[in-house]
Amino acid sequence: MSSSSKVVLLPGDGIGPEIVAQAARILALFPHISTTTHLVGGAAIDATGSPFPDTTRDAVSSADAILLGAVGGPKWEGQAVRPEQGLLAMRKHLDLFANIRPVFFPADKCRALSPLKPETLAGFDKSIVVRELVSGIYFGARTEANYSVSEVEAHDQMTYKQSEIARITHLAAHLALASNPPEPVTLVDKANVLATSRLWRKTVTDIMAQSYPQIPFSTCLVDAAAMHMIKDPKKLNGIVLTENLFGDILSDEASVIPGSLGLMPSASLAGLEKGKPGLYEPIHGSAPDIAGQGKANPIGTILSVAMMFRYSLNMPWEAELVEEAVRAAIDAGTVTADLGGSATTAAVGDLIVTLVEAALKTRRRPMTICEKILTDAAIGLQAPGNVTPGDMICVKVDWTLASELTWKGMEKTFDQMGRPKIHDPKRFWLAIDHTVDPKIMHQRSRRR
Ligand SMILES: NC(=O)C1=CN([C@@H]2O[C@H](COP(=O)(O)OP(=O)(O)OC[C@H]3O[C@@H](n4cnc5c(N)ncnc54)[C@H](O)[C@@H]3O)[C@@H](O)[C@H]2O)C=CC1
Ligand SMILES: CC(C)CC(=O)C(=O)O
Repeated sequence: MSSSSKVVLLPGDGIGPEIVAQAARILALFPHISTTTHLVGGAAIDATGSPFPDTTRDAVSSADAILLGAVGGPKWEGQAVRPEQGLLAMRKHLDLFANIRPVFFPADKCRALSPLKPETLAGFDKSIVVRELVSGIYFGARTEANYSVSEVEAHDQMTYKQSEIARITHLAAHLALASNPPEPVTLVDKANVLATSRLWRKTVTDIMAQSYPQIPFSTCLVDAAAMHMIKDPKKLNGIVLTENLFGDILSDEASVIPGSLGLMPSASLAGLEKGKPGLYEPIHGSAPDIAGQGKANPIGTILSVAMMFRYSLNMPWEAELVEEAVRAAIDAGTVTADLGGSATTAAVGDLIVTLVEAALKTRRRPMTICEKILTDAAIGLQAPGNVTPGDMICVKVDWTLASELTWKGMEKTFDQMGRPKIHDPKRFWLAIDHTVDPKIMHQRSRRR
């Protein structure tokens, strides 16, 4: 868990503000997380004329994570500037090439809420749709229809570069390797028709064979995948790797499995390494048909916060608490109308927030191995048996280890402390040249 985290909230349009309000209450339980709210989509067009104004661009660029509701609605249809362009522009600006959309049962009760028969669901565990998000037909050249000619036509171009396919393949493989044994990876394409799909097929197949032979890998045409998703979803257990448009459609279809589009979270990342802002949003749209009525299911947005905790904020334990609270709320029958309940958006939020708050008060975050070692060596801890990030503690020193990299910092500290003696010179170990770049290791100067 980092010492402080900046989260940008983008409620957007339709039900967006209602569902983000509930998810923001979860974030507010953590004092080290600060939030600011900005405009995107139709709300931003109304206020500024742009669906992705500069102030929002600046805020998301310097955030640790972003939570979005949804954009779009009938109010802006037919206009030259559309709310959806704001979301596309933000994804491109932050290079959020990997959209991770897990399909699972947030509570066992969802198996009974699913319109699919129990025998169809048998064996289905979890699919993770890994959708390429910043290329393909959503970002290709486009010609709008010109209705003044006799044969009206429009055109959307789908282009993929091999490097774009390669980077998301590696990310999908890393997600597969997070499980032991690794999750199977299924590439979904339309290689029997589309040139871009044939490039996907060759690139992904080569990478999987050369770099990840330990991961079970198969391919499936998108039309067949759409059928398996409903008829025999266990065929898509594991990672479903696919391009932008297919991923958008298949993941909405997959929401039928747990029983509602309103349950489905997502993370959009610019890679799995930390340091670049991630965007978290439910997979559904702005649901204008139920906006403003307190009927929207906030769970997809709240589970997106759990994904944020895992992927961007280094808070895996807190993510589990949120997921447990969601499970308990569904098991208690506190659900919105899309899941057959009568609870309002706020009532679902109330229960989940109360459960997370109670868990934070009564349960202790498990310590990392480093924290356990420090706790063991600590003298006079304020909370005996526990250290948390940010604590200043005194420790019994057993061995002092230093290297040319840490020495500079230590020297500064020693200066501030008035150059104390090393407490036991016999138990002091200084490694010099401990990091040598393999590229220069052969050099004579390095071998002194
Ligand atoms: N990421 C985004 O911001 C997205 C925006 N959109 C935009 O949203 C607008 C509406 O699109 P639609 O096709 O109607 O798709 P939609 O996903 O907004 O709604 C489809 C159906 O699911 C229901 N639904 C969606 N979310 C729900 C929730 N949390 N709780 C309960 N029911 C929920 C809606 O009431 C509707 O019946 C369009 O302008 C579209 O472009 C669509 C998809 C994604
Ligand atoms: C509204 C679009 C910009 C995107 C979309 O449909 C989605 O990502 O779910």
